[in-house]
Parts: sequence; structure tokens; C-alpha cells
Amino acid sequence: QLLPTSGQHDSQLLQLASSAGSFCPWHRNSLDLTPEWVATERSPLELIPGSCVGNVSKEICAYLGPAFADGRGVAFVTSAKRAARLAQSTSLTDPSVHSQIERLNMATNPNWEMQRIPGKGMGVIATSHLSLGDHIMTSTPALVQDNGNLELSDDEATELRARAIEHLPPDLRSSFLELTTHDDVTSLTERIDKIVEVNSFELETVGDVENDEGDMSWLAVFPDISRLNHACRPNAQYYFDPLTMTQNVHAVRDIYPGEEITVSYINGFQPYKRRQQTISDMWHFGCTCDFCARNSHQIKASDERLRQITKLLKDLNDHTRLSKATPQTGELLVSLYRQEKLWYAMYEAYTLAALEYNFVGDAKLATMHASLAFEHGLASVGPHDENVVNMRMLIKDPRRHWSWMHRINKREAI
Ligand SMILES: C[S@@+](CC[C@H](N)C(=O)[O-])C[C@H]1O[C@@H](n2cnc3c(N)ncnc32)[C@H](O)[C@@H]1O
Repeated sequence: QLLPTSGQHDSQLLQLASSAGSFCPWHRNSLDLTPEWVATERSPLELIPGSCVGNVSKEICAYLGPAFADGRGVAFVTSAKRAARLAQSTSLTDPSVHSQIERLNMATNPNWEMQRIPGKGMGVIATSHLSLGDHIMTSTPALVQDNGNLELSDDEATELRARAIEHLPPDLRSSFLELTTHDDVTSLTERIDKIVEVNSFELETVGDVENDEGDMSWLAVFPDISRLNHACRPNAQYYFDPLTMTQNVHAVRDIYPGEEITVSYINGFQPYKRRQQTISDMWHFGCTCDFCARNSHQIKASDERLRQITKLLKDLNDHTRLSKATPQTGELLVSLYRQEKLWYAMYEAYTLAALEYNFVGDAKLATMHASLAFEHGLASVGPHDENVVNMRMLIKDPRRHWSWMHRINKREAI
């Protein structure tokens, strides 16, 4: 049971501090990287005593970052090699990255509050009007667990998680332990395991090729953000910022006071039956969101639109001269996304429409669609996403953008 990665692009959790020189484990042979060495005096990570399992070369331990996020803290379960990389990340070495974030880790905000929702447990309700792009929450994680090939047995993983949670600062430990387990539990370790199962977000991070490291997968629990319930057509979206190690939630359309703020736990482009199945298999609840609760005619029409979207995406993403896509194909995609209320993915439709206009040399309509893509993209995937950066460049100068006259040139070249 995992909340999916935010956006479709890998994010880089482990951005290195620019002044890594004073604590640079890569000056050592990675085989000598012991957990104790990673947690030297100058390191922002402490090794939790007696928390290592596995043999010496593949030891997995629990680490604590007590000063992280203005002293809120964070715990990690990972190998010494990865802990050494984490210990160099800006989010752990530079306290100013967190002090600059407004309303970081606030358990309640002027624009929302947590409430019990009939049939869903706790949820988050808007207390004032929110518009597209309005900030809702930014949280740092309580626990980040390596989800790679760690060669840990289930019992060992349970033990490490329990040690990590036991050592968190008391406020953060309480917020973590108050999270839902969905079902009843009989022990503290079972509670912790269930909390991780029901509330984790999966983060994909880019590895370090120079150090022979592929992309990595992590499970992270962000206590307040985990209170957001699911809807197939949500009114909010989250993205992960690797530099600050924060999860960020923004409104993707107008949200009215008293309305529940929701995110999607699944791929919303799946047809109705598959969405229901995925939610039931992975999350063990029947999805009764507004979109799933509609009559059979509406559900059939929605599934048909989703099929059409899949077909159009294939044409629009084909940049060869064989593609049948035109600006009208892009306009049709935008219209279908709107009819489907896919607000959290609107930036994709506007991006593809903007490109089609630029492909045929219509700078005015290209920049108009690119501006809409940019506005929706900032809310859904954040300012560093490659689509958002691409649209910013198109708005600046459509004629010097790589897409200018692309289809015309290809077709003329036949
Ligand atoms: C990540 S938690 C969300 C917050 C949770 N409601 C709480 O009380 O803390 C996921 C759990 O919330 C419940 N949930 C989330 N969305 C729901 C929905 N649309 N309908 C019913 N239950 C839902 C399910 O029990 C699910 O396992």
C-alpha cells in the first residue's frame, strides 16, 4: 500500500551540499564506511545504538537526524553507504533551507483543519477559499526507509523501524504513532508496521553513477500529509522537493470552505473498474469518491473519454513525421482532461497543446497554452519539474524554443 511517487519524473532526494569538503565519505573506500564512521562528530546523523542488522559489509542500521527541520527530527533506516550520502544532503547540512519555508510542519493552518469524516477516519477540510496553486501544506518526513534491495527479513525490518521510532523526538513520535493503522493492532511494533504500510509515500531518487549507484526507492511517512484522503479526481496534488526533503501540497482547482481536500492514491487514468480494484487490493477500502459514485451511464462515458485520452497521448507524444497530431488534437486533449476533471494532470494537456501550436509556428496560441501549463504545473509538480522548466522557456521565446516549427520542418523534409 503506497501513495505513488509525485509526478512521473524521478526526483533527487540526495542532492549534495555544495561545500561537501568537510565531511566527505567518498574520500574513503566505500568498503570502510562503517555505520559508526558515518555518524562521526561532524555528521548530522547519529547512529541509534544497537540498531544494526546484517553482516559487516551489508549492515543496515537506524539513524537519527535530531537537528533536522529546526529540531523536529527525522529517522532513517538504510545502509552505511546511503546514510553517508544522506549525511551530505543539503536538507541535513544546511538549516537555512527549512527556516525559509513558510508554515512548515504546521499541524493546522488558517486554510484547513483536520476533522473526522464519516466512513473515512480523519481527513482534511478547507476552512477558507483556495484557488489553483494555493499552498496547503509542506511537511518533512518522520521516517524514511530504504526500499531497495536491503536483504532484510520482515522481522529485522520491524525491529529497525521500531528502534527508529523509539528515538524520534517526543512530539514527532506522537504525531507518527497517532496515524491510522486502518485495522486494529495488538502491539506497538505491529502498530508501527501498519502505520508505515497505510501512510507511506514512495519516493524515487536518482542515484550517483560515479559511485556505482543506481536509482533508489524510499518509503517516507509525512505525518500531516498522510491525513489526506483519496479521490479519483482530487482537488489537490503533492510533489517532493529533494533539496529540502519536503512533501508539498497545493490546490489544483478552486476549493470551497467546508470541502474536503483530497489527493489521488492511484493512477486516475485507469478505467472505473480497475480503479476500484486497485483501491480495494492495495488500500482495502471501497472507493466511494464523487467520481466513482456516479451512475452507470456517466461511468461508461468517462471510461470512453479515458480510452480516447490514451489514443491522443500516443499521437501527441509521437514527434516523428508519421504522427497525425495537430493543434486541434491538443485542444481536444485539453477538453477531455477538463471533462474528466483531471485537474491534477491538466499541466500535461496544456503542455502538449502548447507544443503542437509551436510545432506549426503559432507563437500566440503556443504561449497562451504554455502559460496555463506553467500555472497548473507549479501547483502539481513544482517549479523544478522538467515540463514546467520547458514551458517557462517556451513562454520566454517561442521562436527559439526547440519545438518551433518542428512538425512543419519534419513534414517539409519528406
Ligand atoms: C493515508 S490514510 C488517510 C487518512 C486517514 N483517513 C486517517 O484517519 O488518518 C489512508 C486510509 O484512509 C482511509 N481512506 C482514505 N481515502 C478514503 C476514501 N476515499 N474512502 C474511505 N476511506 C478512505 C482508508 O482507511 C485508508 O487506508
